Amino acid sequence: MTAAISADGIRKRYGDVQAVDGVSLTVETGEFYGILGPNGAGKTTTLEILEGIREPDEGRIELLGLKPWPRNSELLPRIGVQFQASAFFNRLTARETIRTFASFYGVGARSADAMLERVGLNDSAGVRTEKLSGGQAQRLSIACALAHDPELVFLDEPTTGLDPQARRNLWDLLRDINAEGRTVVLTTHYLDEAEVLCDRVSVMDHGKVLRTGAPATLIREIDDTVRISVESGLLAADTARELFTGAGAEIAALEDDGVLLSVSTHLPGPVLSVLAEQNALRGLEVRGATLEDVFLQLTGREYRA
Ligand SMILES: Nc1ncnc2c1ncn2[C@@H]1O[C@H](COP(=O)(O)OP(=O)(O)OP(=O)(O)O)[C@@H](O)[C@H]1O
Repeated sequence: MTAAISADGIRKRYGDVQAVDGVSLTVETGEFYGILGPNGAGKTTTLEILEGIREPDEGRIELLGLKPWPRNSELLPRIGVQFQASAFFNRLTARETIRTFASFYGVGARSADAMLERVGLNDSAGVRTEKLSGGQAQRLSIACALAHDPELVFLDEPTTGLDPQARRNLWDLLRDINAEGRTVVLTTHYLDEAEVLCDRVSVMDHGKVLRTGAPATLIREIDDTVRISVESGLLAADTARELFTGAGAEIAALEDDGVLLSVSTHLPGPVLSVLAEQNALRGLEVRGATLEDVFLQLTGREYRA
C-alpha cells in the first residue's frame, strides 16, 4: 500500500529563521499521526508544506502518491484541511458556512447538514459563526474540512484554547474520524493530546524532527524515573532528601515549588515508605514517564507549550 504521505528532507527558511530544517517523515494510510512540539518548532510550516499550501525551499513530498506542489487539483477533493476558526466568512450561520464549503466540492446541502449534525452542531446551526463558542467554532472548522469526505485530513492545533471538556469532546470526534478509515495528521503542542490520540508522533524542536515513534515506545525508550509528589509543607525538602537517601533511594530530582514536593527516582518503594512513616502522604500522586519526559531527555530542557 502506498504511504499516505512521504516527505524527505524538507527545508524552509523565512529570512534569518530556518523554520523547517531537514524534516523527513512517512505517514501510513489510516494512521493517526501527530506532529508535536513547542511554539515555533516548525509544525505549522511543515504541515502547510505537506498540504501543498506552501512551497518548500528543498525536499521531496508525495501526498497520496502525488506531488502536492505546485498546487495539484487532483489532490484537492481527496484531502481535508482544517483552517483556523477565525477564517470563517463574517455573518454567515454555521449551517450557511458548511453549505458554502460543501458547495465548493459539489457536495449538496443535505450532506453538509448531516456533517453539521455529525459534529454535534445541529442545535447551533442557525447561530452566526462569530457567536459560536471556541469549541463549537473548532467543530465547525473540522466539519468544513470533512464536508467532501476526504481520505486524508490535516488539523492544525485543533484543540488550542479549548476548555478541558471541549477538548475531550473533540478528541472523541477525531478518534471517530480516524476509526472510519481516514488518515489524520494533526499538529499539537499538547503532549497529553498526542499521547492519547496518536498512533505515532514526530517530536519537533527548532525545525527538526528529534524522534518519531508510537508514544508508548518513545516513553519506554527513555531511561524513565517515577515521579512522586505530595502536598508541600508536609516534609521539608532537605529532610526529605536525607530520609529518602538514608532509606536507599537514589534521587534523580527533588523539588518543592510551594505547592508540591516532587521526587523523581528509579526506586519508588523506599520513598513511599518514608512518606508513609512521616505521615506525609496527603495529595500523593505517583506517575511514570510521559512524553514530557521524552522531550526533556531529547532537548535537555523542560517542555514549554
Ligand atoms: N510567514 C512567516 N514569515 C516569517 N517567519 C515565520 C513565518 N511563519 C513562521 N515563521 C517563523 O518560523 C518558525 C516556525 O514557525 P511555525 O509556525 O512553523 O511553528 P509552529 O511549531 O507551528 O509554532 P506555533 O505552535 O506557535 O504555531 C517560527 O520562528 C516562526 O516565527
